Amino acid sequence: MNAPVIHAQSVDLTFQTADGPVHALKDVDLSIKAGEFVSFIGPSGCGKTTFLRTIAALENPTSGRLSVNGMSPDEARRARAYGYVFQAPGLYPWRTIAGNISLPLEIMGFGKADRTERVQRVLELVDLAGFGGKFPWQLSGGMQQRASIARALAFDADILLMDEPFGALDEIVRDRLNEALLELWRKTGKTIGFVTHSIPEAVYLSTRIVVMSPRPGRITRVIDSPLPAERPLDIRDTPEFIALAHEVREGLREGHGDDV
Ligand SMILES: Nc1ncnc2c1ncn2[C@@H]1O[C@H](COP(=O)(O)OP(=O)(O)OP(=O)(O)O)[C@@H](O)[C@H]1O
Repeated sequence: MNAPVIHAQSVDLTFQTADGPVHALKDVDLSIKAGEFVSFIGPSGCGKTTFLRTIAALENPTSGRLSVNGMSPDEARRARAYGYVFQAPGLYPWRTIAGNISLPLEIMGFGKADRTERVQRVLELVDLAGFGGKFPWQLSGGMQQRASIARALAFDADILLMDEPFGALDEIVRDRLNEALLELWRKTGKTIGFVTHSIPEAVYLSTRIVVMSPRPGRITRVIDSPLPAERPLDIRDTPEFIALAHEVREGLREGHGDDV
């Protein structure tokens, strides 16, 4: 009970490039427990995406240890331990929304009846019931991103890794999706790792906020949120929220003032 779902110990990653080595992650230590909502925030190039990709076995650490559900990231990938949501929805235009959500399930060998039931369930979870037969271009950007979240949820992994999923959306849509994601997290109890550039988004969503700084990319602060799980949008006007946002901003300044 309460064993970490994601456990990083002294994770280092250096990319070898034509211009010389890029030290993307340095001494990253972090434990994430089941059911936590952990956001990664920091200026461009601090290694947020690289760390998420390392958890997802899309990059390999140069040194250090990393486990996901007690397995190596590669074993966890094969065990389908997580769903991954990219910044762009990445839906195939020639497939319907239901067809897009179903695609990974087809590749994984789920039967037709099971696929139909799962697609329906996740469409409801992201509030897109009734849109399964539409094509991506018939949906707004926010709805497309919800469809891509549904696709990541369809095989029911306990972990959801999200790389700036709402970065390209306008603020009103982003607010609505933030509310919807929080609701989904409360309903499903999933463990979520979430990359963002936005202080209010990180503060609104997270149970813990990991502040990172660049050159080399490292964790400079880990902040526990005192906010309750139930968070209406207007919680952002409360003194607790404002104080937490201030603490995150201080953490960002401390790490790398001028870039934030
Ligand atoms: N495949 C790669 N090869 C070489 N360098 C890379 C590669 N991927 C990332 N980097 C470098 O590693 C560093 C960390 O990049 P990363 O994308 O993780 O940062 P980030 O914090 O997610 O930035 P952003 O907020 O702009 O997405 C950057 O200096 C980046 O240029």
